[in-house]
Amino acid sequence: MVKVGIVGGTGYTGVELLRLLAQHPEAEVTVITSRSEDGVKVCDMFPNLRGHYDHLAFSVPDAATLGACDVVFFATPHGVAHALAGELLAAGTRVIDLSADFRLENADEWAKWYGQPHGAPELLSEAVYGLPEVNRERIKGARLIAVPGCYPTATQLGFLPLLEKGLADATRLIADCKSGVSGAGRAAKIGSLFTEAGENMMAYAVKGHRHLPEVSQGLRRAAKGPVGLTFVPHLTPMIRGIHATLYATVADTGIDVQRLYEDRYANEPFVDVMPAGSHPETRSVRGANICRIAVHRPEGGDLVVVLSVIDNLVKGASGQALQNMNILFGLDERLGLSSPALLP
Ligand SMILES: NC(=O)C1=CN([C@@H]2O[C@H](COP(=O)(O)OP(=O)(O)OC[C@H]3O[C@@H](n4cnc5c(N)ncnc54)[C@H](OP(=O)(O)O)[C@@H]3O)[C@@H](O)[C@H]2O)C=CC1
Ligand SMILES: CC(=O)N[C@@H](CCC(=O)OP(=O)(O)O)C(=O)O
Repeated sequence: MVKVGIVGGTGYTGVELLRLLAQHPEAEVTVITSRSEDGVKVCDMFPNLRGHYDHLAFSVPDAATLGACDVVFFATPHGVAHALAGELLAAGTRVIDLSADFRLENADEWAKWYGQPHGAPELLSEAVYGLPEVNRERIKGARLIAVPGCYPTATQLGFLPLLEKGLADATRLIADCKSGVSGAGRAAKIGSLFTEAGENMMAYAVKGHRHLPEVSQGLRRAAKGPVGLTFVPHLTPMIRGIHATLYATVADTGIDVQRLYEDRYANEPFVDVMPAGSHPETRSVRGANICRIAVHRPEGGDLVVVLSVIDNLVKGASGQALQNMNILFGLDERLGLSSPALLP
């Protein structure tokens, strides 16, 4: 059994990890942290988990206790993994970070977008960006994995097939993205109140969202050249879900984009290219570790429109983190991740 620790077990991505790991036959959660709920039993806090973690209680994060785990997930705000990852790696524990702490290669760029100095620049060279559809081989031998953000997962998976083959104008890409409210985390914020977010829709961070450098970094690598991306996120009155509508201009209007996407993701267990003419909706992935993609070529133009849909907490965070753990430990990549989506 893989011994698992979770730092930040009371947040939305932490409890989602618990939900997924409850069905994992080869992993056991041995440590779960929360500073505010120290001593409280997990199943008293989260009744959906009753019958699964009856003896597990939250504890204050402590490097010695966490260092006894085989792997530790950080489901914490930015900066927390910076402070603890080095000590855990030295103890031989693998680290899978769901925050953005190790996603950007450049520490100065991270500091600019996250508004604080990078706390562990010495670890950046060994961090592996945990997008299995791109980095599966590197993930296998990694000690430190940076799990992609939710918008970056949907956006990169949607654009990659076109950019890798040099078929789209990489300097004029548009990502029009919508998120459910759980994407903002569980902490109380005015913008997440039912009265503010319900029956409402709002673009935000239009001048520049912190996921822009992360997505651009991945797309540059795919395109092997400069990238120009306009990325506008929106908050929508859903609990879970990311819906990315992606626009790319193609030079060759004769390419079979449906075939291109089907071939690119043919062997990917968690990317589903929909049949031609389909329209995925966010509820079609709710609770499942799937990125569902539909490709369209509107008549007469040179635009390709890609719809890329994920559950922000599953393929957009905790599911993808678990997918990384499976790859890292040489397990079947689908363990704990094979249940179909909820509907409605
Ligand atoms: N929500 C989403 O859809 C996605 C989130 N992410 C990223 O995953 C991470 C977690 O997000 P989410 O679950 O939404 O966050 P939440 O705000 O819901 O939860 C944060 C958790 O971290 C703990 N925590 C907070 N501060 C510290 C600290 N200084 N030291 C140790 N523990 C701390 C909290 O518990 P306590 O304060 O009791 O210790 C809590 O359990 C974030 O970096 C987020 O950006 C990534 C993809 C998607
Ligand atoms: C709706 C909402 O507020 N979403 C979050 C993104 C959540 C996420 O995935 O971001 P990180 O993992 O990079 O923190 C936001 O826009 O800040």
